[in-house]
Amino acid sequence: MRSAYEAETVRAAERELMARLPEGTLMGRAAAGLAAAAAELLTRVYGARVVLLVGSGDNGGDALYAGARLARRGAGVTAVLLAPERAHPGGLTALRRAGGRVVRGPGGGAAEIARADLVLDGITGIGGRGGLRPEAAGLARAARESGAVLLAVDLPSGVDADTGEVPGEAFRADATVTFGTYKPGLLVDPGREHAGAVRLVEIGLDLPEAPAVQALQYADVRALLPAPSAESDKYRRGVVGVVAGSARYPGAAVLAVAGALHGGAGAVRYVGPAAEAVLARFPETLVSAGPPARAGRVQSWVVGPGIGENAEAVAEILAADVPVLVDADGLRHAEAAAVRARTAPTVLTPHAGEAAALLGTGRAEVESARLASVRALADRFGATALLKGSTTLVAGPAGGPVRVNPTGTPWLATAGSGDVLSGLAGSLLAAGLDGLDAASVGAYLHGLAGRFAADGAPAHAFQVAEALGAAWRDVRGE
Ligand SMILES: NC(=O)C1=CN([C@@H]2O[C@H](COP(=O)(O)OP(=O)(O)OC[C@H]3O[C@@H](n4cnc5c(N)ncnc54)[C@H](OP(=O)(O)O)[C@@H]3O)[C@@H](O)[C@H]2O)[C@@H](O)CC1
Ligand SMILES: [K+]
Repeated sequence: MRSAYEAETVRAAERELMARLPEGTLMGRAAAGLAAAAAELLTRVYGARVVLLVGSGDNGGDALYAGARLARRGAGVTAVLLAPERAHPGGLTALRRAGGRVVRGPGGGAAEIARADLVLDGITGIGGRGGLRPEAAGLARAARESGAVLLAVDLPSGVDADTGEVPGEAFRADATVTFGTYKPGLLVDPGREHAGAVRLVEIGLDLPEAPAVQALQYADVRALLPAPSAESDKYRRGVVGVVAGSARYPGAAVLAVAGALHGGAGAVRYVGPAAEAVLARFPETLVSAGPPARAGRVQSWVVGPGIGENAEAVAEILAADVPVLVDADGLRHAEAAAVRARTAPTVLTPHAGEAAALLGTGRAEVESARLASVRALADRFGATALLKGSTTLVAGPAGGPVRVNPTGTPWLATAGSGDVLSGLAGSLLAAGLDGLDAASVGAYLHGLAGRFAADGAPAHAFQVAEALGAAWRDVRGE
């Protein structure tokens, strides 16, 4: 599991550790890791032109000490100081002793930045507040225009460490070296896309059990995947019921069933007006025409994709005492009170627009505050909320760490791909995973399948469903 902690937690762990170590040890560890990463990016350190953008806090101190290390290895290092009187004194002395140059920014340093091979962003780290101030923003722009490799120290300046929000201008890095732990802002968009490739440098922090944000890794997903045993029958593996599609949109039903068939349940029941289209593609589906309550036994329901105005079906499904996943059209008909009243798990899977409607806000507000939005949804509905997007987020009903999906790909932004995810995650619910696990494992497999299906070229939703088998095998290491 990859874990990310908020700035306050990091500071508390830092205080605790610093009390036991000689002064400067932590910054020394940070700077050593940073310099090593910088050297790798440069390939040849001797003779390389390195510029440090140095703010007034310890983030600038890290940059200065790392710059000193690079200068000792023969790099030409120039520090541009945003607040010359407040720049880290120890770091400045170290850099000067190593032969580095210091210029007063933000006016100075333009020529050095333009000719740089590598720029280190030490403007702000976890102490930054709001977007970059105008002087700092000017330097960040100059760095971007220079064509140098851009390396952020701890966090791209201007990105909110705790949320990934980017309230104004921010540094856009090719890579980020972060210290002690990941920060939520490095994993959640729009912060994540400012960070580039992230490398973690351990500095020995002792962190609490529950992080703010976590990302499943292969081994976590492998451990969570349902595996049939010798005595499994279809009910033990789980039966998932799918209420999707309409005369107008039969395709949504086919895609949701395709996802469900790949989710590990023992059987899929389909209820709705698209039975013919579903059977034509998947003869193994158990179809019925009556109301969901008479469809036979299921261990979970998926309701919503392509159902249009069928609010009745949603109300009926929400009244069932099995896990329920509500997606797409179904979300418009899901009353918060009805969802809250349920005792079995509920999973809601909106994209940003649908989440905005559920929260009574705008799409842009959801996109710019994804972490807060997914938490608010889970809280308001007392349910697991999965917010789709470039970094899909999953929040559980009881608070706790939010899961961010690491396998997403822009290729997944294609019509019908969400229908596949709803069937898949619903099937994982039927197989016995709880809401948070079903949604986050579903998102993980779905992202992998999207990558496999696309493989560098556009893929459509049905291909994503078909690639789910390969995603399972990949995760299981087969
Ligand atoms: N914790 C740890 O374990 C370790 C932490 N370490 C390092 O320390 C870093 C945290 O250092 P920190 O606390 O000194 O804060 P930091 O991020 O440098 O920024 C504060 C300064 O920025 C300024 N400023 C604020 N907003 C701004 C804006 N929008 N635009 C422009 N400027 C802005 C603000 O100025 P002021 O508001 O005071 O005028 C203030 O002076 C951490 O990220 C890591 O790199 C490592 O060395 C090892 C272990
Ligand atoms: K930074």
